[in-house]
Amino acid sequence: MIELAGLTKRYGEKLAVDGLTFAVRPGIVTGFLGPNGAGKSTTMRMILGLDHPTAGDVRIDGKHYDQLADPLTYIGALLDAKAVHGGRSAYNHLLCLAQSNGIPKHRVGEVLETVGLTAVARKKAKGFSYGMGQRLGIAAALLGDPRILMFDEPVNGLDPEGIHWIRTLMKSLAAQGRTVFVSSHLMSEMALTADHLVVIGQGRLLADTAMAEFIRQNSRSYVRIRSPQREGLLDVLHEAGITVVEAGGSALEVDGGKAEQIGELAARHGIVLHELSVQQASLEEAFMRLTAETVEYHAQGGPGPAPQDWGADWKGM
Ligand SMILES: Nc1ncnc2c1ncn2[C@@H]1O[C@H](COP(=O)(O)OP(=O)(O)OP(=O)(O)O)[C@@H](O)[C@H]1O
Repeated sequence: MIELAGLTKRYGEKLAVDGLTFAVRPGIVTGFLGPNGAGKSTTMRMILGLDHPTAGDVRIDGKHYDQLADPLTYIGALLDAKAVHGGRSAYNHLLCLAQSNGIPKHRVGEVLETVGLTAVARKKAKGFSYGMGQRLGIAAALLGDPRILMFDEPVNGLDPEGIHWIRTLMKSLAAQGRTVFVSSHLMSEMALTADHLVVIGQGRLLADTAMAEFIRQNSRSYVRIRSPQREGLLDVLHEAGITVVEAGGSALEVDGGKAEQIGELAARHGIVLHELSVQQASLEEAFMRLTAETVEYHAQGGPGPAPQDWGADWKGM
């Protein structure tokens, strides 16, 4: 378990992490989400004792990182896959790590096997592709057989096969009862991987919730309708007590899954429909709305959808 209590980091004027309090629990994959610059890497660096908090506290199984006797056997991390001595072979890189951390030599062969690098184990790491570098970084994280694993943006720059492999690996590590904490700025990727979500923006906690709950609250479904007899249709729907919202162009929207009811009403009143489709708002959209106010660097064209209809659950968290 990783526990953060009021964790804060200031770089000069910049408050990179602002009073974060949450726990990362074993047996599940916890996704750590936030837009670029939200403070995810800084938080992870503080968990590993690589940066000192300005205020607050972070503990790994009740201890500070520097109090752990053999840290790699408690927590393994992939922070920067490029942090490898390129002149060394994958095998020698892992062997050096094992020897300097009191980890038995046989673990080197085991983790190379796990990440699928056995065939290239004697090749120099500088000739590795980006994906192979990521796998080597993950092998290093697994070396001490730790109960806690932390990955910073592990799927960045990977091809679909690599992404699928990492997703499966994280789930299996969690299924073994380990604590798995993984950062990303992609909601769509996390929706497929994580059981629990911690969302931050500008260093502050925005949400700490089960993925199923996030999906339940945010995967709004609605019916999109277009008709050349728009006014007639509006009257019919109004009479039936169905609330309609004007969408862009000539389209109308109705919340919930009322497509059959609307189709039958239109038929009964002889109203022609050009479209009657059930739509699902994406989780990516929900994530962007949640974090829109806190995004630091906007692309041209504005910050995207303004935060709206967020329930009280999201505010003041
Ligand atoms: N060493 C540093 N000195 C000054 N400012 C820093 C330093 N490290 C991070 N920051 C600032 O702190 C904020 C949080 O950065 P951080 O890298 O933790 O965000 P992130 O969520 O990991 O972003 P990304 O998804 O882009 O990696 C940013 O505004 C960043 O510019």
